[in-house]
Amino acid sequence: MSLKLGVPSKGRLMEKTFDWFAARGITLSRTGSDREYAGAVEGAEGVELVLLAAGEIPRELAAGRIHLGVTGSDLVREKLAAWERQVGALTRLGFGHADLIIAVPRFWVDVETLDDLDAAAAAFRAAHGHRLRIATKYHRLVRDFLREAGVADYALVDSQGATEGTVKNETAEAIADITSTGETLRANHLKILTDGCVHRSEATLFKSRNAAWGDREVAALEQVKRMLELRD
Ligand SMILES: Nc1ncnc2c1ncn2[C@@H]1O[C@H](COP(=O)(O)OP(=O)(O)OP(=O)(O)O)[C@@H](O)[C@H]1O
Ligand SMILES: O=P(O)(O)OC[C@H]1O[C@H](OP(=O)(O)OP(=O)(O)O)[C@H](O)[C@@H]1O
Repeated sequence: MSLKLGVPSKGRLMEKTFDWFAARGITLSRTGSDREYAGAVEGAEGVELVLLAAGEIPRELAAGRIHLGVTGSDLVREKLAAWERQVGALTRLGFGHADLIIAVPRFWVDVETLDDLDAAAAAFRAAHGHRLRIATKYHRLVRDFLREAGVADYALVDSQGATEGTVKNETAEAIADITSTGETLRANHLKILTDGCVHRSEATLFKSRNAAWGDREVAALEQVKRMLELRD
C-alpha cells in the first residue's frame, strides 16, 4: 500500500494546492485528459494522488480511504461529527480563506448582534406563527454556534447554493454562508452580525486517524513531513 493523498480535483482550491506542494518539492499533477481524474506525484516516494471534490475529502479521511487530505477547515468541521477524533490538522496552507458568517437584511436596523437576532426571532414567531428561517448548507456548524450563543427560536432551511438569494426570494429571513470579499452579501442587501462569525476557514492539510498506517505509509508520511517542514 502507498500513502494516499487526497487533493481537490477542481474548484478554487486545486491549483493553489498544487502550487503549495510544488514550492516544497512535491510535484502533483493531473494526468490523462482534462476530464480524467487521474494524478501523479513526483518528489516523494510511496505517495499516491487521489483527486476528489473538496467536499468529499472529509468523508474519505474519516473512512480511512485516504491518509492525508487537503480541504477547507470549514468542510471538515461541517461534515464530520467530533472531527478531531477522526482527523488531525497537520498545517494550514495560507490560502482558501473564507468566513462562515450569519447575516440579516440590511434594513433590520435593530438587529446588529446575536442577542438582537434572538429577540427578533422571538418577535418574529409571535407575529408570524412560525420560526425565523436561516438558510445555510452548514447545518452542523450553525446549529452548534447558535446553541452556544443562546439563540434557539429559529429554523434552519437547507440551501446548497445561491444562499444569499433566499432572503429576496422569501424562503428565509437570514442566512449563514461563506464570504470572502463580501460582494455577494452587499449585492443582496445583507449585513453580517457583529458577533456573527461562526468559523474562519482556511485550506488545511489533514491526517486521517482511521486509515491503515503500516510501515510504508508511516515512512512516506515522515518523508512528506520533512519536505513540508512539519512538526507533530
Ligand atoms: N467565495 C469564496 N472565497 C474563498 N473561498 C471560498 C469561497 N467560497 C467557498 N470557499 C471555500 O472553498 C472551499 C471549497 O468549497 P466548495 O466545496 O464549495 O468547492 P468549490 O471550490 O466551490 O468547487 P466546486 O466547483 O467543486 O463546488 C471551502 O472550504 C470554502 O470555505
Ligand atoms: O464574499 P464573496 O467574495 O462575494 O463570496 C461569497 C460567495 O462565494 C461562495 O459561493 P460560490 O461562488 O461557491 O457559489 P455557490 O452559491 O454555488 O456556493 C459563497 O457561497 C458565497 O455565495
